[in-house]
Parts: sequence; structure tokens; C-alpha cells
Amino acid sequence: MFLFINVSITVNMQKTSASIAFYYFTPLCSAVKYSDGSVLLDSGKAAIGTLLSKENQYAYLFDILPVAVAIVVDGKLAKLNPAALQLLEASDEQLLLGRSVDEYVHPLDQPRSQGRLKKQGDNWANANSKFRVRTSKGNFRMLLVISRGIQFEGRDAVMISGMDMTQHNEMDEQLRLSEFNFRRLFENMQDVYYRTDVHGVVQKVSPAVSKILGYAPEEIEGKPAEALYPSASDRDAFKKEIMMHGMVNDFPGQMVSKDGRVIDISVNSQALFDDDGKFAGVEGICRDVTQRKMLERELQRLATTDSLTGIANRRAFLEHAEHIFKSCQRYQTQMTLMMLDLDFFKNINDEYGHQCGDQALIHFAETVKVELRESDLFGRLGGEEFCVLLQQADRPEAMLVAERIRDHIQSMPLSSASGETFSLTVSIGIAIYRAEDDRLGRLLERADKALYQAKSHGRNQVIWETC
Ligand SMILES: Nc1nc2c(ncn2[C@@H]2O[C@H](COP(=O)(O)OP(=O)(O)OP(=O)(O)O)[C@@H](O)[C@H]2O)c(=O)[nH]1
Repeated sequence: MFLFINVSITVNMQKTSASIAFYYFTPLCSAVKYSDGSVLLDSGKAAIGTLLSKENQYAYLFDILPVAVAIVVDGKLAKLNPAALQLLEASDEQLLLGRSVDEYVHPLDQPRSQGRLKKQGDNWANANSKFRVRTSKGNFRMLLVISRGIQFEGRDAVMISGMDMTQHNEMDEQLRLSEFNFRRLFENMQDVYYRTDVHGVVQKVSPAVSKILGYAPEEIEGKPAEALYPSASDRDAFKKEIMMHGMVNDFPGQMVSKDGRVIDISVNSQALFDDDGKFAGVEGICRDVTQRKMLERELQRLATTDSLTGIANRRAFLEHAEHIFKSCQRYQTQMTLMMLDLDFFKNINDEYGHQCGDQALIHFAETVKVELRESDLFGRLGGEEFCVLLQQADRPEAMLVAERIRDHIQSMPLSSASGETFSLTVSIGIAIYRAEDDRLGRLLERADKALYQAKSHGRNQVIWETC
């Protein structure tokens, strides 16, 4: 296959038999035929001379060239090959011959084009340059054009050869536009774009990082990303997920800002691989979700907390208790459950008012809390009924805690808004986990039964389950 790059011609062309000499190149030979008919060949390639001496073969080559070629005399088209006709969307060469080149060149490119066509003689060449060309149908094309002085039918002429770059140009433009869009996004996005290398060293980070973490990008780029994580476990969980799935979505984590604050973040990332398919790093987007997390925590707190006393509400208590119950079933460990109910509480409300009753409930909860350990659960099941779950507590231990609570409640000083003092008592029923308990409800039922007995036996007492 020929490679007609920089086709350079000396022409002595008649209308019927054309004689063109090409510099042409193949892997095997290079050859030149000059206008005086002489042929210069590389040594050892004389066979090609036979080919070059056949002038009609050059005319044939001119016709089959995939590159548009036009010969211009005095600024007017004098000869075009079929590729040129195709490029100019013209069906017949005769319609173009004699027309000024300017008719086909974009007005803004005409001064440049005219300057290049003005040169005399046949020993010069214009460098590659882009021109906007208008076809016969009015469509614009972007051409990469080279031109060279030649002799055509005994006159100074210019041979122009052009490659259609319209598509390349559109692609360039699209690329430029997408680069521009990416840059605009990169500069202005609220979230932080980041990319690390295979060792977790930050390669690129977007300017939003300064708003979120207080660092300028240059302070982070080139440093290990893990220096920004407050906890190694967060980092390890992230790495594990990325290595396992190649990506993470809305992955929760935390980072430490320049001023030492811990920021909640959510990360969308994906693993990067090199051409050989080897892991090459991670790129992704980090979002500051501190506000969202605070709201979520607040919502969670509201959903699980009794608004009056601040202890667990019924749902949260039972959920947690269920959890501990299952653990007891699996590991056959101990747990005891106390049901606590204030005695004659209706009377407090009736005598001192509902607000005073509320205050009494708050004091009650605070007093009970003091008697419990971190691992114990305390919740308000409703009204003046409460429940305590003691983990790893046997009967003597549970009885001791319950008695202490009962005692402290009865000696807890309370006063009404008008200054009247009064006290409260509490009845407590206790049940302990048994191996045959198949659900938490069994334990609750037995504790409730014991509480009922405490009430019916006179209140202000602790009763251990009977059977
Ligand atoms: N102030 C106040 N009172 C409440 C609250 N929840 C329930 N109560 C009141 O608690 C009282 C419970 O009354 P009862 O169920 O008759 O029980 P009791 O008066 O404590 O009598 P015993 O349980 O039999 O000793 C009712 O008057 C309820 O209105 C609350 O959040 N605040």
C-alpha cells in the first residue's frame, strides 16, 4: 500500500495523457520522477522505474488517491481528483474548473489562503495548515491543507492537497468541551473529588476539600489518605469493601479536619486498574454528612427515648431486651427482669397536679438509674410502669438491687409546687431467665405476675417470681 504523504508533483499534463511524478514511498522503495522525464530511484529498485515510466499510471494514481488534490492556476481551479470532488460535494469536475478558490474558502480564511497561492515558481511548499472550506452544497468542512508550487501545462501552478479533519475537529471540540465541563465541575462541586495511587497516597483532590476539612488541596496531595481518618477500623473497613467489590456506595466514615473536628462523611468510590488489570488506586467522591448524621442521631434519639424521663422508651427497651435474651439463649448466660410500678400514683396526680406527677416520674427514673450498671437496661414501658434488665445477675444480686431501689424511692423527698412534701413507693416483681424460656415474653409475664403479687400483698415490696 502506498503512503502518499506530502505528495509532491512535477507535472506535465495534457488533457488526454497526464504525466505526473510523485514522490512516493513504500517499505521497499522510494522514487521521484521530475518534469524533464528523469526518474530517480533508490539503488536496487529499478523495477519500479518501469512502473513510473508509464504516465497513464500516474493519472490513475491521481484518480484513486484517497486524499483530495486540486491544481490551481492564477487562483482558479484547474484540475481536481475524484476525492477532491467528493470532498467539495460536486458531481462533475467541469462545474468547478475555472472557479476561484476563494469561492470555496471561508471568508475569514481567505487572506491566508490567498497569501499561500500567490507564490511563484515550483520550488516551494506551504506548511500544513487548517482551512475551513465550503462545499458546493454549502456545508463547511475543516481541512488540513498542504500546498506546493508545481508546473502545470507549462505554467506556474499550486497543487493543494487536503485531508478532511471535520470529524477530528468535532472530536477535539467535544474533548475540549468535556474537559472544560469536568474542570468547571471539579472546581465548583460541593463534594470532594479525590484520587489515590496504589499506596493510598492522594494524587488529586478537588478544591471543595478546603471547605470541608480546612486543608488546601496542596496540603493533602502527595500525603497518605489514611492520615485523615480518625479511626483505623473505618479505614480498614473501607479498604476491605473496595478490594472485595471494586466499589463502595454511600459508605459511612469519618475524617478529621485541620482544626481537629471529626467530620462525618459518606464516600462513593471505585477501584482503579492499570492496563494490565492491576489495582492502581481509588477514585471517588466524599460528601460531608455531618449535619445529616446529627439529624439522624437526633431522630434516632427521639424515636428510642422517653421524652419525659430521657430513658429508653417501650419499643427501644424491648428491642434491646430481645437482643440480650437471644444472647442468653445462645450462651446460656443469666439475666433478670424487674417490673416496677409506682404505688397509688393516681393519688399524686389528683392531689398535687399532673405536672407534679411528671416531676415525680423524672426523679424516680433518676434515682433508679443511680442503682444500675452500664450494662443494665432501664426503660419506661408506659405510664408509671418501668422495667429493668440486669445482665449476668443471679437471684441474690437482683434482689439486692431491687431492694435498694425500693428503699431509695420511699426515702426520696418530693415536694409539690405549693411546697407540700410527699413521698412515693414502688412495687417490684422479678423473674430470672430459664433455659426453657423460648421468648422474652415468658420472662415478662412472670415478672408481671410477681409485680401483681407485690401489689396485692400491700405494695412497696419486692417479690421474686414463684414458679
Ligand atoms: N403525671 C403523669 N401521670 C401519669 C403519666 N402516665 C400515667 N400517669 C398516671 O398514672 C396513674 C396510674 O394510675 P393507676 O393505673 O390507677 O395506678 P396507681 O394509681 O399507681 O395504683 P396502683 O398501681 O394500683 O398502685 C394514672 O392517674 C395516670 O394518669 C405521666 O406521664 N405523667
